[in-house]
Amino acid sequence: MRKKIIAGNWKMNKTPSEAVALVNELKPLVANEDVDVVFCVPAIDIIPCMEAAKGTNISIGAENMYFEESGAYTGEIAPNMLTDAGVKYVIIGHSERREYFAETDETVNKKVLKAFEHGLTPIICCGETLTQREQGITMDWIRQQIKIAFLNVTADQAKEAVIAYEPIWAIGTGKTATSQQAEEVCKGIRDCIAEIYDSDTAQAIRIQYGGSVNAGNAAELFAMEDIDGGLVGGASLKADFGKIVNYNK
Ligand SMILES: O=C(CO)COP(=O)(O)O
Repeated sequence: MRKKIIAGNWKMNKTPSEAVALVNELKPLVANEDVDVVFCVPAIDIIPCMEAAKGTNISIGAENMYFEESGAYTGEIAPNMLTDAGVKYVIIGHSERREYFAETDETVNKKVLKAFEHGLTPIICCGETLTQREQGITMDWIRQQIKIAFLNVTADQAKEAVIAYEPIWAIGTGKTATSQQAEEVCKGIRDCIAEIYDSDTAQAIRIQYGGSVNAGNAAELFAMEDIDGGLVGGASLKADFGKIVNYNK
């Protein structure tokens, strides 16, 4: 049985002092030992949030990292900077990074390989646009994203990875995918992993759904066979995130 993983993606929100205040507000609300709880926060907030989350069930994660060890890459964050700060999870390939910051399937693959090299667990994002869905090429598109992201990743590494299926048309729009739509794609992703590796790996990997997850739809989504939790944007910045984490109570 796969343990659920529910991660907040704070995106570009919360100053360090606001971030500490939010961790302190949420920590009594997100105590659920049945779930891996992750707050992925802006780089500048990682260390103060790590301190504030000490002794709780909350893992503090990153929203991005670069694929080189160090060097002349102004503004970037190296993987060893994250591990030195105690980070375990890092979001890679979010659609907003693909849209605004020239992230590609190829750079996602480089970052995934580098993350594993440093013992980090990547949360690898994929998802289609509304046009691609309307054209009926959703799975073609996502299978391509998955196959490139996992190039040269071993089966043992893949078993530890997390994939986040986030239909772009559902991100920040309030238009959540139906649980049937989300399950269909997450099952398709799991089938793709089985093709790349084997059924054991496909059954072990955890697949989240993201895109307007809220306290009202989390339980139905997370009950689906191939959905192992969520990657939550806007709702993770509010006390309601506790209801999402405690979806099973
Ligand atoms: O992008 C997302 C999480 O990574 C989803 O954001 P929303 O939950 O605000 O739709």
